[in-house]
Amino acid sequence: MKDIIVIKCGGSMIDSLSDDFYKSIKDLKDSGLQPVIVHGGGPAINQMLEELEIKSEFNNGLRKTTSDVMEVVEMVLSGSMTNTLVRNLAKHGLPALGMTGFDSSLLKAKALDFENLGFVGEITEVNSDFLLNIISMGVIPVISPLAAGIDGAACYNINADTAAGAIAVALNASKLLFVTDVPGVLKEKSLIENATVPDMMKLIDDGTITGGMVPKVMAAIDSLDGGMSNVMIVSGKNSLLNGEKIVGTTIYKEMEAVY
Ligand SMILES: Nc1ncnc2c1ncn2[C@@H]1O[C@H](COP(=O)(O)OP(=O)(O)O)[C@@H](O)[C@H]1O
Ligand SMILES: CC(=O)N[C@@H](CCC(=O)OP(=O)(O)O)C(=O)O
Repeated sequence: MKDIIVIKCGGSMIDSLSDDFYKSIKDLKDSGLQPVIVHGGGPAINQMLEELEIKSEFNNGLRKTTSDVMEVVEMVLSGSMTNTLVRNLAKHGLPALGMTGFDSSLLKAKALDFENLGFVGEITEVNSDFLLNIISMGVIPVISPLAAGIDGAACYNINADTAAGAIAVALNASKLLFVTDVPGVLKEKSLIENATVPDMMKLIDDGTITGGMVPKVMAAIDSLDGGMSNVMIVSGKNSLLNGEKIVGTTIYKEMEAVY
């Protein structure tokens, strides 16, 4: 099996991912990496909830998911978000297959904290064999962050950064990229190219890293704990590549790995 690259596309970018972004996925695939895509959809879920006048609140970056909210989350994540990516990948010569995390029990989960967060799941298992079979056909899996409940719940809502991290670790991926609407982690508007976990924790503590960047960095740290050697946060506005190098912020566990 070729080296796997897990690419998480944030909801902030799905509709505006550039042609150059898709071309760079083709270049990465042609260079021998096998892409797996996990996507979010936070902004589209917010918009649909607003239109339906369903209240939604976040708790430490996680959406409190009542059963009414879950219906909308499921509809948005497994619908237009996945379809947009699959269609655009096909347009760039990349065959892709959209699936929810509960298809074929790809992701299994239990409630993280039902009292405070409702149907937000904590992943308990990733069906790697299923994904590896799809990958072996040369097809790119495009996965929405929903999971099958192991505790009687039909479906759980998983933060997409967390889902991507768990999938990358389970597949023993060689790369994990979080694609978002900024060039990486910024400090005073400058890109931080390399950083360690303690550097990142300091930037969260001093308020440099806030909002949606916090769950992304925390998912990156969990993936490093799970065995990834480095994790990147990158922009989807341009090509992922500058020459053969992926551009963005690379987070390493240890200082020695940076130098
Ligand atoms: N230090 C930082 N560097 C870069 N972006 C940051 C930082 N702190 C907070 N952010 C915010 O994080 C956002 C990305 O997170 P989010 O909107 O959740 O994206 P996505 O939908 O791609 O997961 C950026 O658009 C930016 O507003
Ligand atoms: C539990 C939880 O918060 N789930 C997220 C799933 C989508 C997501 O994570 O989308 P982004 O990557 O665009 O933020 C949500 O309901 O918004």
